[in-house]
Amino acid sequence: MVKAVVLGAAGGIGQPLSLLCKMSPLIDVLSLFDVVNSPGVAADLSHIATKAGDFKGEQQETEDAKKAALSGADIVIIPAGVPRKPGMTRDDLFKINAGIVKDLIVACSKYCPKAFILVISNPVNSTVPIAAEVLKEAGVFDPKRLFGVTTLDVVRAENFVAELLNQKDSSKFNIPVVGGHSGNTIVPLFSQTQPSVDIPADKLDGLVHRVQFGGDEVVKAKDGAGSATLSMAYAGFRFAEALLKAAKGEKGIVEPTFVYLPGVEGGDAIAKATGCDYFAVPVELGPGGAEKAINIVSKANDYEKKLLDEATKALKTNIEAGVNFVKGASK
Ligand SMILES: NC(=O)C1=CN([C@@H]2O[C@H](COP(=O)(O)OP(=O)(O)OC[C@H]3O[C@@H](n4cnc5c(N)ncnc54)[C@H](O)[C@@H]3O)[C@@H](O)[C@H]2O)C=CC1
Ligand SMILES: O=C([O-])CC(=O)C(=O)O
Repeated sequence: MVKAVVLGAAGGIGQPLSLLCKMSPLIDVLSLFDVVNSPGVAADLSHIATKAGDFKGEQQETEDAKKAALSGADIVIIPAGVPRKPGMTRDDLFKINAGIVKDLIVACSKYCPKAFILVISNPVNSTVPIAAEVLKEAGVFDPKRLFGVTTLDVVRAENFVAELLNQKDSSKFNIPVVGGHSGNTIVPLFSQTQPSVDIPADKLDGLVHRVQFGGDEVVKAKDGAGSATLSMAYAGFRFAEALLKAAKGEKGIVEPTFVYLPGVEGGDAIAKATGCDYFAVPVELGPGGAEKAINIVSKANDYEKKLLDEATKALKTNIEAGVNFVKGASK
């Protein structure tokens, strides 16, 4: 019996993500929580007859509602919080989203301390360290079970490469994207693409920039109505599904994700090489969650090493902001 919870279920990402969860044969019970309109979303989805039944939308911001939503959860996916508007960076969201994520993780630490937690809320580079610090303070932190969802960067990289090479099917490309999830902290390692690809030298800078700033394309096109929601729901579900399959025992599943490196096998060497405790790297998933971090960073070519240098500088500041948000508050 697998129980999945979506926190922020009535939002732009939350609704299509909840629909994908409702359609998944890997999920038996789906629980939706938001501070607005989640009973409506739940009622709507309940008319679809699929396996993920027995679910309810909890709305009030009360302890009882959070307890009902989260108790017994195996996987919690969190797209709660505000999205960007044109002219904003993801870091501009910290002021509001840091507190939202902190409160929701406090509830997870009480009601489902062993669940896999997937953080989508931005800025991921800081909200994941916030989540880790909250779980540490509660004495229930398992680094193998906490993930920052960076799959949209992978999805974009795969799709943009397919587009550039005039290939219709992006699913045949496997492109690791490492680092963080904002601007120049996002580092696509095209040299590690499987199967290998030849990217024309005069197109490389533009391609890297497009992956790093792909979110801006959507923010601009939506013109004040938010950021990526549908592609994010797809990406979030792709990662959740991979994790649930691995949890059931399927072998060989590897996905890039933003994790606390010192707590994952193989992560120490990457933390040492990058100077960052949190980093997105390809991770082998298994029944316990993040079983092994794969050190693909050490294989970066000279061009990618420069990108990594820039990424780690910015990432360290973002990580520190997240850690201090929780540690500062508890002093
Ligand atoms: N990791 C990634 O790759 C991506 C992350 N995002 C981020 O995801 C977040 C959500 O984006 P959207 O769905 O477009 O925003 P949205 O505003 O459409 O939806 C957010 C939902 O969160 C709810 N919410 C706010 N406070 C809450 C709380 N305390 N508890 C439960 N629910 C709460 C709101 O009521 C709303 O329904 C943003 O921070 C955005 O930047 C967006 C795209 C990609
Ligand atoms: O750009 C944003 O603010 C939303 C996001 O994280 C993305 O689309 O990658």
